[in-house]
Amino acid sequence: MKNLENIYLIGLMGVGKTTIGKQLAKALQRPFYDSDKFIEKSTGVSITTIFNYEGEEGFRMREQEVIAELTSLHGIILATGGGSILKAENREALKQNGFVVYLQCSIDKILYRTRHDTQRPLLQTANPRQRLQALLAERDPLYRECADFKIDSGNTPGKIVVKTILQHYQAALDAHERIAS
Ligand SMILES: Nc1ncnc2c1ncn2[C@@H]1O[C@H](COP(=O)(O)OP(=O)(O)OP(=O)(O)O)[C@@H](O)[C@H]1O
Ligand SMILES: O=C(O)C1=C[C@@H](O)[C@@H](O)[C@H](O)C1
Ligand SMILES: [Mg+2]
Repeated sequence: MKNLENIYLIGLMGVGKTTIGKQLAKALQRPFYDSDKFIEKSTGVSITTIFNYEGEEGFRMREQEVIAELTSLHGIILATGGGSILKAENREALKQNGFVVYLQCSIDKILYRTRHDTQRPLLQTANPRQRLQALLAERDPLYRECADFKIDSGNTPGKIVVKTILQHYQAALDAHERIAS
């Protein structure tokens, strides 16, 4: 049976995975991890630098190792990198080991939230809107494949997003317990 002891946040860049993840961790008094930050800490360089030296493929290999490591932990909240669901191995690890929440947000809102950002290499392009549209078209089915719960995080205040996720998480835990007993 699926293990629900962790909560994993998935979704495109700028949807709020890090922001909401930290708040969930605080509410549940659990450790918070961010796979992007974990990679930066363990390599000592920024994600942008990894993309520059090793390309996206090099970054994806590092990301896969980190997702495997972090999904083996117990009782954590994890904000994943926006593209972590691209690898089937990561999707399986996320689906097996936690309650997966897909944060959804319009492209307009993501563009607004990331307008001053230079640390998201995939958005450093002449047409970030087109890039985000292409990423969403490719990834939306993969996010959906993994998700136990989807929520709009674009037009909803963070506090409400957190509260709603907690309610659905508790309901999933209760259902899980009923099936197990
Ligand atoms: N519910 C919300 N309402 C308003 N602003 C928000 C909300 N959630 C996040 N934000 C803002 O949106 C921006 C992006 O959020 P955040 O960094 O958490 O996204 P992310 O999904 O972790 O992005 P990435 O995948 O690039 O790490 C931040 O400036 C954050 O303050
Ligand atoms: O959407 C993506 O592919 C990415 C999202 C960020 O979280 C980082 O993992 C990196 O910038 C790549
Ligand atoms: Mg983040």
